[in-house]
Amino acid sequence: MHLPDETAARTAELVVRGFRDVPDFPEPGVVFKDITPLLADPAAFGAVTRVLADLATATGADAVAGIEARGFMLAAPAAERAGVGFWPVRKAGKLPPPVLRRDYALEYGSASLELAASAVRPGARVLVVDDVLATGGTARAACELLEEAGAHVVGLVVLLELAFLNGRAGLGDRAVVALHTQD
Ligand SMILES: O=P(O)(O)OC[C@H]1O[C@H](OP(=O)(O)OP(=O)(O)O)[C@H](O)[C@@H]1O
Ligand SMILES: Nc1ncnc2[nH]cnc12
Repeated sequence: MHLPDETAARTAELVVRGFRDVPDFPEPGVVFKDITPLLADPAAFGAVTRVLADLATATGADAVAGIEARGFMLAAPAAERAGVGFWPVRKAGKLPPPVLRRDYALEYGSASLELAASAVRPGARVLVVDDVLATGGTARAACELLEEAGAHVVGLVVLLELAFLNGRAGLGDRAVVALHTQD
């Protein structure tokens, strides 16, 4: 899974311009990467979701999964543009039973994700989308849930990877594309 060079350069620039750094949020020492400027810019938002949709098509994905909450904002329009289904991976306590659940740690705390196994067609190919890959705890939990439900994760796409937190290390040999990487 990769992007053509020209597309990669163009979308990386949109990500650089579209994220805002917020020091010491949500806790001291964390530089929070705020995606709201990109979402508020229709040209940038449209271009990025087009790239995500093209990756879904190129990987032969039957569905795009988004991780609540910021992942939903990217994955749902990408799925619609690609003409495939959207599968929500939700924070715990939101979905009615039966659900599959994973507890995980992220850069600033710990949480739990849940998936309605009935939404997943066993054997289906799914592309996972989120805004930020930091420690990778969130993305790994989402991939593991989808795989437990019987899906084949064709890859993970994030807009921004914080490479110094080494999130890829916990993702095994799953394909990962970051539209922009910060070292
Ligand atoms: O790589 P990690 O260290 O696991 O962190 C990445 C995750 O953290 C953020 O979500 P957050 O839990 O803050 O939730 P939100 O999308 O509801 O804001 C972000 O949207 C990713 O899902
Ligand atoms: N620094 C960060 N900014 C935004 N989202 C995050 N998720 C984990 N770390 C993050």
